[in-house]
Amino acid sequence: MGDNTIIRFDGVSKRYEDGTVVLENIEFEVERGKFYTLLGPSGCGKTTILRMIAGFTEPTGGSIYFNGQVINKVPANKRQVNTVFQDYALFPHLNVFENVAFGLRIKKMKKDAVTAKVKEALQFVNLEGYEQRSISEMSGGQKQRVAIARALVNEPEVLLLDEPLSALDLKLRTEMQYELREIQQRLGITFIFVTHDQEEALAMSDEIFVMNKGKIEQSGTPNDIYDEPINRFVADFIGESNIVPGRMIEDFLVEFNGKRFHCVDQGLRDNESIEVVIRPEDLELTTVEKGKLKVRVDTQLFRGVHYEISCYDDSGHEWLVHSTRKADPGSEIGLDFEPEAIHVMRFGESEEDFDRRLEGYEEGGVYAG
Ligand SMILES: Nc1ncnc2c1ncn2[C@@H]1O[C@H](COP(=O)(O)OP(=O)(O)OP(=O)(O)O)[C@@H](O)[C@H]1O
Repeated sequence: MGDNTIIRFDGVSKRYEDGTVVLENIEFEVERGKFYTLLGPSGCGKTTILRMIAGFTEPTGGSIYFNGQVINKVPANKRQVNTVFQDYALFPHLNVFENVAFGLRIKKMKKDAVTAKVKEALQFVNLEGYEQRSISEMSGGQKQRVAIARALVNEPEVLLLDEPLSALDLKLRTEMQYELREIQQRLGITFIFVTHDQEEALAMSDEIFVMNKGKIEQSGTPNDIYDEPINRFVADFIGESNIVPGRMIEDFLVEFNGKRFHCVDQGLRDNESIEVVIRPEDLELTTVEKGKLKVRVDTQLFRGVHYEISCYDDSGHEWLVHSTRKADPGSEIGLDFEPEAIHVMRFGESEEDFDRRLEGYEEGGVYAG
């Protein structure tokens, strides 16, 4: 475990009394001062992980370490952790000041110190002057900030945020994404953020854990996960993807759509069945003659920054293209792509093997043309 590690999950699992297994053998490390996101569909176990870190629920197997100590049985109020909940869980009958002061009063902190700390926390989230306002007079974004101030006033080492932006409209949500990221960087403490929104996760995080059905499918930086998804689930969950079945002929040569293409992948078995991912923005529109794939344009939607073009190949497989150029529905066109745009995914590959394989690419050089 590195010096900078603050939290470690070692083979953690959670089984409820009714037999439901919610988490299975979860392993990860969280470093001090970084922004982490747990990303996955509803019910995959994200909140359960947060609740375990906060001390609201205990694992049924494995150990949770905090600063090197096992904390499985440490009560919530003895942990250096605070949570910002989805519905903020503010006290509606108390004003802003008293909401933020609540934790300090419980700790029996002196009055002057409480006033100073609350003031500082409210300044931090740009709410100075709102002390006497009632919670019911605050907007969604302001309530959000009160909830953050209330958590920060306790000076936690780790702040847990459970879908804190989901109640906000799109514009405010985007603003708060910037603000949260900025608060985290100014404070330099660890944030663990839960969301099922992939764009939010990509925009805010240093590290993302992509979860599915009680397991972590892949962990890495937003770039790693977007550019090199480990499997179909991750490729599909993180943005739109074209995923087709294929075969690895040999190192640097892959077959799909009945044709062979140069790629940068190596270290797989010759003739191994695989799946290929190509991101819509990595496909270029060209003429049928110049294209590596021949497709017929079906629909075209204007998305502001690009057109989203849906095409079909001869076998009826859909290809999505993001392009700043237009394509006429009904026309036959070609699609071109670079060898680097092809990402080869093995079936059932573990994260360890996957990481090792990709490291090999960097060391072993790439297909040279
Ligand atoms: N007390 C309980 N007894 C049995 N099953 C439970 C209990 N609490 C939660 N679960 C189940 O655990 C699974 C994971 O729940 P969890 O809240 O961690 O998921 P999540 O990924 O946070 O989902 P969401 O995004 O919807 O909040 C769900 O299938 C849920 O039904």
